[in-house]
Order: sequence, then structure tokens, then C-alpha cells
Amino acid sequence: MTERIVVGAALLEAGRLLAARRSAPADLAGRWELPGGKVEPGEKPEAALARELREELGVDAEVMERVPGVWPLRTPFVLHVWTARLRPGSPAPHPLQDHDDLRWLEAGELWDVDWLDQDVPAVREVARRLTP
Ligand SMILES: Nc1nc2c([nH]c(=O)n2[C@H]2C[C@H](O)[C@@H](COP(=O)(O)OP(=O)(O)OP(=O)(O)O)O2)c(=O)[nH]1
Repeated sequence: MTERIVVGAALLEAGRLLAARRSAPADLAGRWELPGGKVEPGEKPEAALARELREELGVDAEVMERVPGVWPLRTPFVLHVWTARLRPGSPAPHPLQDHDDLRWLEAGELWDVDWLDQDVPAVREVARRLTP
């Protein structure tokens, strides 16, 4: 089966990571994830991620670097993660779509939220970039 890529953002600001709490579907609701979504056919992953961040959070984000790794989600999806930052003048993130809460986490708070199980290895990889 062909893999389908879900792009997730490690949105970073002043050494903090944005975590987003899913509001749907029921089996994922209440758990925390990296904001993002599915790459559409013909779309570049970086463009998909900037689009998802605009739609879901209302932000103007710059997609920076790929965090090495491919993390399996529900078949046929796999998670690819990119670091990102808000462009100057971007609105602050708001949970407009798919989420009902957001938190900026300092390095020491990363494990205070209940990440989706499948996101834990990705967040661990991101954590290496946050820790001084
Ligand atoms: N965005 C995102 N999705 C994740 C993560 N971890 C994880 O298992 N998923 C799952 C949840 C969904 O089944 C799928 C991504 O779907 P989505 O609902 O965010 O995608 P989308 O915005 O493109 O929405 P749609 O096609 O369902 O309308 O991947 C993660 O960290 N970020």
C-alpha cells in the first residue's frame, strides 16, 4: 500500500514547543499532537504544512528543517516532522480547527501533556533540539 504522509510541525518560539489538543475524532480527542495534517496529492510537504498551520491555527509560519525520522501512524499514514517558526507579524496561534487547546511548552514541561502514543518518539526527537 502506498504510504500517505502526514506533516507535523514542531512550531518553536523562544525555546518553547507548541502542543495542540485534538478535538476529534473521538478516539484521538483530548490527546496532544503536533499541529499539521495530510499532504494532498501533488502538494509539497512544506507547502502542506504551512497551509495546515494557517487553516488550523491562523498563523503565518515559516517551515524550517526536517526533523529526521518517519513515524508510523494508522496505516497507510506516516508522520514527517518539520521545525517551523512564526513569521514576523504573524497572528498568535488559536485553536480554529481540529483542536480545542494549545500550550507552549518549555523544555522541562514537554512531558506534562498526554501526547498521542505515536507522537512520543517524534516529540523525543524534537526535545533534543530544545534542550540547551
Ligand atoms: N496533524 C497530526 N495528525 C496526527 C498526528 N499524530 C497522529 O497520529 N495523527 C493522525 C491523526 C489523523 O488520523 C491524521 C492526520 O489527519 P488530520 O485530521 O490532522 O489531517 P487533515 O487536517 O488533512 O484533515 P482531513 O483530511 O481529515 O480533513 O494523522 C500529529 O502529530 N499531527
